[in-house]
Amino acid sequence: MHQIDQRAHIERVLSSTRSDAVHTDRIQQSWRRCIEDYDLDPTRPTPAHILEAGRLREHRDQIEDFLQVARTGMEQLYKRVCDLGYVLLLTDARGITVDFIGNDRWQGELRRSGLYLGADWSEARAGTCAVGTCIADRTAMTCHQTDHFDASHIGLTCNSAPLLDPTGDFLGVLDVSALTSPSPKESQHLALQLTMMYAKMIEDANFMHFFREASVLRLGAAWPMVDLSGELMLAFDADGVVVGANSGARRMLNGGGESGLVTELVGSSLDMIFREGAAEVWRIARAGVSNQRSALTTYQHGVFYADVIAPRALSGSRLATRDAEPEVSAPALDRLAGDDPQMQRLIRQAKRLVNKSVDILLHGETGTGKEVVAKALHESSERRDKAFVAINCAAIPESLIESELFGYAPGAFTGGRSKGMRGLIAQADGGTLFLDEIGDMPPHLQTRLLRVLAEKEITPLGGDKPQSIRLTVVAASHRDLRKLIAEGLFREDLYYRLCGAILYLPPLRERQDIAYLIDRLAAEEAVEMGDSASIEAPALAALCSHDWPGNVRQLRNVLRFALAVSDGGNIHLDDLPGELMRPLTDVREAPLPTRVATLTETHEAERPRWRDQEGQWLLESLQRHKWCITAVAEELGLCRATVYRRMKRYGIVQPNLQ
Ligand SMILES: Nc1ncnc2c1ncn2[C@@H]1O[C@H](COP(=O)(O)OP(=O)(O)OP(=O)(O)O)[C@@H](O)[C@H]1O
Repeated sequence: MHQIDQRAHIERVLSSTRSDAVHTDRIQQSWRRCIEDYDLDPTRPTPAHILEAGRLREHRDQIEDFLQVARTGMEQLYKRVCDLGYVLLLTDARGITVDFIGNDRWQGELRRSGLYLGADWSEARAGTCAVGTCIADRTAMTCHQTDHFDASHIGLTCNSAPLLDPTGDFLGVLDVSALTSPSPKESQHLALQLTMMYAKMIEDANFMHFFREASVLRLGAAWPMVDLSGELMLAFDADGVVVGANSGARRMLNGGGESGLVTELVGSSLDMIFREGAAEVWRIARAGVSNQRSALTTYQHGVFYADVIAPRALSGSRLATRDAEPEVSAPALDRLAGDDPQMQRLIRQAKRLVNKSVDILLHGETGTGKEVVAKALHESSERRDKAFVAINCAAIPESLIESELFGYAPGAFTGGRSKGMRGLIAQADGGTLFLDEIGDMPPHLQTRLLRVLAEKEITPLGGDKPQSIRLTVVAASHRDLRKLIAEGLFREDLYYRLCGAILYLPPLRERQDIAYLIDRLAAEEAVEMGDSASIEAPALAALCSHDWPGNVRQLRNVLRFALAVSDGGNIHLDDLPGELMRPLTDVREAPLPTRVATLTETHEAERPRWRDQEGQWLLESLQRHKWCITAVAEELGLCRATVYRRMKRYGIVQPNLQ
């Protein structure tokens, strides 16, 4: 945007807000709020404010379930608007962008403009804008170019619609924005209508999810529309009392009812709302959704076509949203983590996905356990008896990957296996195909894979007969696929095909259940060695406080090494590789492990708290046992040689030997 335009804009904002005129226009009212309430200065354009990852996660965590429901709607909307240059933002009630879909080709520019994950679009921070002003007015709007308060935003065009939660509280904003657009504001009319339409769809999906255990009455003025999505929706309980109403129903039916009795819909009986009474609603519910048209007459707003959706958590029937079903029992997934909140959330999400025909993308640094999660998903699913086929796209030479994946027909190559070969994709038929390091798949194979996923058919190299297959794909990458898309190295359409759901694996340094993992991995490694494992407190503290750049894989390797050099599986600080054996004082400062599970059970209760002096404790034990090393070793669960080594380390010398 030219500086001259910015200057003219600032002048316009200043003169409009200086005048005493009472503004009825929403934009000008907002400009005034920016100056009078938020102390914003139009002469100082401010760059976009993007929250750092930790704070963004706090915002996302608060509406975790809603984010999943909304994502589905956003992906559908994005398909409709991406070719027109729009990007999508979902903000929470405070204006923080908690989800975002956009074309990574313009990533730099989008980030600078604030059309980005984590951007703060509250009016107080960003001035008049579609999100902030929609939050202030609770009404859908277009904020087009110079409608913005801040001169740095006057190139943007943004359409927003409010999102309410199932109880009618304000939840956030759906926003459809573009970096550039034609000058007339009317050019945004359709984009605004789409934004409002999808906001309603997302709200309604969230409503259905929230009231999945209640019956839901859907009402509409036109019969086919009722079946697609009720304009008005009422959730009601077994007594025929309304327990929830979507925004359409609240708008239309509140204050209605018999003699205007319904002042508050929620809590009212269906008898008070419909002339036919609750009995007719129950009859419609029993009839099920059929072609037979049913209607209900409200006391004040006429007749509506109606159908009733049975409680889905009980009936397990249709229209379940992605995470609307009760959790399955999945020990393989439960075993993945202790009480780490990020991992627990991942496990919850994974359990909801196991038997859905949804392809899953796993993101996480190397060694965080992506393959382990993929296997656990497979083992927890109904496909567990079929094959789990893992392919590391980075490990197969490019010249072989195509035949490995797709196989080849008999006689396709001279020599070699002239009988042909069944490819890995075909081997995964009915089971799970795990595509590790998907970001490394060569572009021409991405195109072939996309075709296989779309057509559910595979044709081996040199073959002419396609073979139909049932595939569930779990793909994984430690690389930023969106960045690869921006660089033209990964197909965007394949990305959207694969990410039916995205699960993020936290790096080990962020996990709060490291003691659980140490316990589990040490036990597994010890079994491999035909031994049992126990870990001394200083060693455990050193393990817990390490940074683990190589994540769980590195932790496993360290434990394997320590067990191999340990004295009968009892891991001492000295048994750890050099980089973990920091000076004792450092280790002492390390936070206490939440659980010291692998310590020798018989002595665990008697062990000192970690912050106490281990040397002091050893000294007390020696004094108590009158310097009988065998008795001390027995009490501490150590061998005699270790007691002597410890005495040496802490400079403890028997008095009569001093
Ligand atoms: N939750 C876990 N429980 C037990 N072991 C785990 C867990 N996560 C990872 N591991 C172990 O860590 C090692 C690495 O795991 P995995 O191969 O699944 O990681 P990855 O993220 O797929 O790595 P890469 O990106 O290098 O392919 C394996 O030895 C695995 O057994």
